[in-house]
Amino acid sequence: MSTAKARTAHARAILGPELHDQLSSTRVLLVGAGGIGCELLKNIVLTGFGEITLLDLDTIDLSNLNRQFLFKKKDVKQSKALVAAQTASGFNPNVRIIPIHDNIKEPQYDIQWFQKFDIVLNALDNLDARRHVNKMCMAARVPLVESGTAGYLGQVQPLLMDRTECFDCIPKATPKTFPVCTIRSTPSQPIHCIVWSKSYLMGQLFGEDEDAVGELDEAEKQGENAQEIATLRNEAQAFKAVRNALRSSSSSDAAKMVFQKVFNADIKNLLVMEDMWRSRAPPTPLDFDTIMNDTVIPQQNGTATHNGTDAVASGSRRRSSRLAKSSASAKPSSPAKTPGSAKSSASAKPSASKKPLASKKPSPSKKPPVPTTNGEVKGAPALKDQRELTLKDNLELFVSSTNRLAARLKRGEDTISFDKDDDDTLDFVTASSNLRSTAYGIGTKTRWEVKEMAGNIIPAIATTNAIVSGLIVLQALHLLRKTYDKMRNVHLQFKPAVPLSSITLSPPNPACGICRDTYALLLCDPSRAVLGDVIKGLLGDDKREVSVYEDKRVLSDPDWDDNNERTLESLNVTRGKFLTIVDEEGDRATISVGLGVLPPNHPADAPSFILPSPLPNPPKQVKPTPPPPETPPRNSAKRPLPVEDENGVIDLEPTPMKTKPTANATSKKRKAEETQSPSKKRRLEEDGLVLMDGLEDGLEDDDCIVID
Ligand SMILES: Nc1ncnc2c1ncn2[C@@H]1O[C@H](COP(=O)(O)OP(=O)(O)OP(=O)(O)O)[C@@H](O)[C@H]1O
Ligand SMILES: [Zn+2]
Repeated sequence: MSTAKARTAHARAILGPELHDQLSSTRVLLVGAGGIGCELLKNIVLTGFGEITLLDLDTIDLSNLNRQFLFKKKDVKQSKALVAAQTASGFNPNVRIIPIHDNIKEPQYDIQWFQKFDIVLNALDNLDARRHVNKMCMAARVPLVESGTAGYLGQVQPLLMDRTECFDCIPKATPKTFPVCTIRSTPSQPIHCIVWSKSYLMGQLFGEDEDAVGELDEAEKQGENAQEIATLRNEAQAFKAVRNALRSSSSSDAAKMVFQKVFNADIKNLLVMEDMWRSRAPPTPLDFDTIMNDTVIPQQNGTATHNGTDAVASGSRRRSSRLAKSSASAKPSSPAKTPGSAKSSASAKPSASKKPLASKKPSPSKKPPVPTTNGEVKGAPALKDQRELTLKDNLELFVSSTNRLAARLKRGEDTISFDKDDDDTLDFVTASSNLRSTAYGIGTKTRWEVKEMAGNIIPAIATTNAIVSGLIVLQALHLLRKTYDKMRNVHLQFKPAVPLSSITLSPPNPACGICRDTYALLLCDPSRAVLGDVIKGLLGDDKREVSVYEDKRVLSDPDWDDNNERTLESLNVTRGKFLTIVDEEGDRATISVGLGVLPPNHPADAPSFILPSPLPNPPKQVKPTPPPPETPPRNSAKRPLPVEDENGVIDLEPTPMKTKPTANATSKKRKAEETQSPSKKRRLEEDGLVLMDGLEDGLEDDDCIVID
């Protein structure tokens, strides 16, 4: 058998010649060339897909190499799409892979662009991009296979407009947010300090020059303590001086200045508000020189107290006595003897209830290392990153990382934000969150733990990606064959006896704001097309009252037509965006009009837009009936036990539906959202004030997979 025949013999035998031949001309878009993307690209090339467009916005990172096997060390910093395409092209000489190094959300990837593909495969890692691709596929009516992995868990879901649920039919678990005051003034857990450091402090020092008052305005509106908000406002204003110091070439003491501001002055300001500390332990301001000179003693719970009355504000003195009382009943652990601790205890003369701060001292909650017979220290961390840091270690790390980041600013970097793979930012977040934790009497974390928590890291497991990628191909084949009844929503679960479960697909959720819209394509020149004309044209003879939106922005409604004479471009409604036309009475479904470009041969003096033909004709909406009882939890004990089929695959019931508000209510809700600044909401979602629920929560849930 020739090499070419041998290469395809198995795939051809399994798929049958008809489907196998079809694959060679099937145009597939693969979005994402990361963990799943690399596996999937290999699979589709070897299955026989012949025309693959591979798109990814990222470059290769060293940390990708353990599982993204299409990349080698020499490829680090190169485009993922380009390198993956190059490597995978070698697996089959008949494949044509078109790599695109770009963000899928760019406007040129509009409805017309998506319509070029027979199928889209998602291998993404974030909700925002997934939702975007879902909407584009619904609008373009292109089948999509959505997928995700989280540790040992995975999910694959085939999606097809009008036939199955779309990605947005079922609301996704909302990320957990922390109240701004918990982050900014009353943290009680290490994660609060980590979020403060990566999302607030880093932004204030190294990010864009914005005064972080928006959040405070919002917090005040929501009834937070006005005096506390006023103090936080002053604190934000005072960042200007340290920001300048970090950027001025003469300031060698900038790190100390930052330290004194955030860990001393700001904390002292908060302590003035005695009311705040009546029911909670007040923080202790830290003093730079005292820590550097090793004259700091920790409280029983790990809180640092300065040995010297002037360094401690009155609030923390009250707390010290309270803590000393409670520690009297606790069994004291013997401090580790190190040169550092000997020095500090000698100079600090701590009282009996206080221990000197020992360098390399394990945190009170952790057992000290135990030497084993072969001389190894059992429980001692093998890696530098897993070492407990003392207060002085943290201060030194804070100074060095602040200096490194300041040097980068001086070398011309405009802004620096947290990136778990950027050592300077990780060091800074580790040190500053630990310093804050110490000031607030919270346990500290190792660099390793901070990386995991700040980076929202769930370990990526190559085998999970490989299994999920195989399942994606199977579901894609069902879509291409149009064997829709065989399609399944498949879950990879942490049950060794039954690793896979499959759910029969649900029809679209009638309340879905994405796949129940009536989509249309408007080819236009936004610099000439005028909003009022476009809407009139799209509605034709239909004279009903409508409101018009772009995303969450209201552009017009029945009582407000100020924008009707304006061009779409002046309203920032351009290629790739959608005009949403909502029926005021809620009688008709919403029309979503995607903007595309006029054909190249469209004469310059011809009309500025080409209407879709036929015009969109949204179906009548069924008025909602009263909402059914709440959907029971997926892992409810009352649910009948699933039964395995002959392949060991479990068939679960389709996901229950949720009801939707009327279009009128939707419209009102959108208007309400509009008034509360959508960009602010988005910013909150994008920055670290928004975190996913604890990893364990996601991983223990049997049927529900957290895809991100
Ligand atoms: N909007 C987008 N446009 C194009 N590609 C995207 C977009 N959002 C995410 N991606 C890509 O999706 C891929 C997801 O892969 P994966 O989950 O393995 O992430 P990773 O960044 O490679 O790994 P890690 O996050 O663990 O470092 C990444 O390569 C990422 O660049
Ligand atoms: Zn939907």
